[in-house]
Amino acid sequence: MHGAEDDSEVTGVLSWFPVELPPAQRVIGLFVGKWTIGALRPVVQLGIPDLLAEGPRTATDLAQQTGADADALYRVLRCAAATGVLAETAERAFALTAAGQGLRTGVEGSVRDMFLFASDPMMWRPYENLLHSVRTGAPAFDDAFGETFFDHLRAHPGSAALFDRAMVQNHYPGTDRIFERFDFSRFRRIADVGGGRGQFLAEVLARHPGCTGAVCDQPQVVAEAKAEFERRGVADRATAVATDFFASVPAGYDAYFIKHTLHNWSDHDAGRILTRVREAVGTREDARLLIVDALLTGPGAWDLGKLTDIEMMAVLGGRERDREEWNRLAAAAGFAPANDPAPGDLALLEYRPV
Ligand SMILES: C[S@@+](CC[C@H](N)C(=O)[O-])C[C@H]1O[C@@H](n2cnc3c(N)ncnc32)[C@H](O)[C@@H]1O
Repeated sequence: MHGAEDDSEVTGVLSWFPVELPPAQRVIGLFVGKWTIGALRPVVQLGIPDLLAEGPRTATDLAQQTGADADALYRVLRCAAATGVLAETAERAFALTAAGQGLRTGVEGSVRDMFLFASDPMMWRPYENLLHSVRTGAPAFDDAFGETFFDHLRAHPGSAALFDRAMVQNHYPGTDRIFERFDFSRFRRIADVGGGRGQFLAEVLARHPGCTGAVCDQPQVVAEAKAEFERRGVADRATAVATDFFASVPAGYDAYFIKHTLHNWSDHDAGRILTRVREAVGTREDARLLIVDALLTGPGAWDLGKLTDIEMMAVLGGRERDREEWNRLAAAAGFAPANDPAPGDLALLEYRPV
């Protein structure tokens, strides 16, 4: 391992580029994103992390079981070990690391479906010509596929199911902190607008036995919510409402939670969704809008949101936002800020109706 002494905890690719390299050469470090995602995808597609769940195995053995070419498989496994999700324990034998557990099927905390979604060819295409977005401001996805992302999903059920499964695992760093810090028990009835299969509503209800709620999403998405509610043991307190949130959001809830959804849309479209939420709130002064999304930092500060913002631009024509942008959007729909979270991470922004 190379690098400064305080890098001693850093392993795999992260430790690879010596800090003493001339700055211009360290730019090459940015290329590893393609190499590592590219190599990990077949490893995950072949289910190697699941096959290693019981302990280390040789590349030859794994190739026999998966019907892969032994040499080519060894080389992607060796690359996976270089990323830190596998460890080469003996010559041509591999074990899962703690990080690699995240690529197993059906284990708590797995992000396997998120990985398969993020590395899917559908999600690479917009990046083949991001310049289109930069020149026009329009999503490169629409240019590549001739339709919007959500129209594409509606026409391709396999891709839609992949997306919905990935969203069930949509636990970016910061999500748990939000659930731990925010007191959802202030509310009896919670609506999760654009809540996918109800994964986060289920989480809130499981943590707060006094709450009931509804997940409001497209019909084909909420059709899967019942199973998620049953899996989490909250089916008696949760309902699924099929809706187009540009047309209407159900009335009668104390809190309207909307997570990782407004960033999918331009200010114009996000404003339409918030206006529907404001209509649903009506004259209830104590009802609250709870937005969970990135809260961008100012110029020069490190922020993962500044990277995910590009995904929003390329795929959906959406954007990540700073406090001023969120407040402006909320104000236009009739909401005023009711809390002041720190920027630089996922945040829960609370707004009250005005
Ligand atoms: C990025 S996902 C976020 C899902 C979930 N809130 C989470 O945090 O994982 C955005 C959600 O918006 C939903 N959505 C998109 N268009 C919609 C529409 N017109 N009406 C209702 N929901 C919609 C999608 O089906 C999807 O579940």
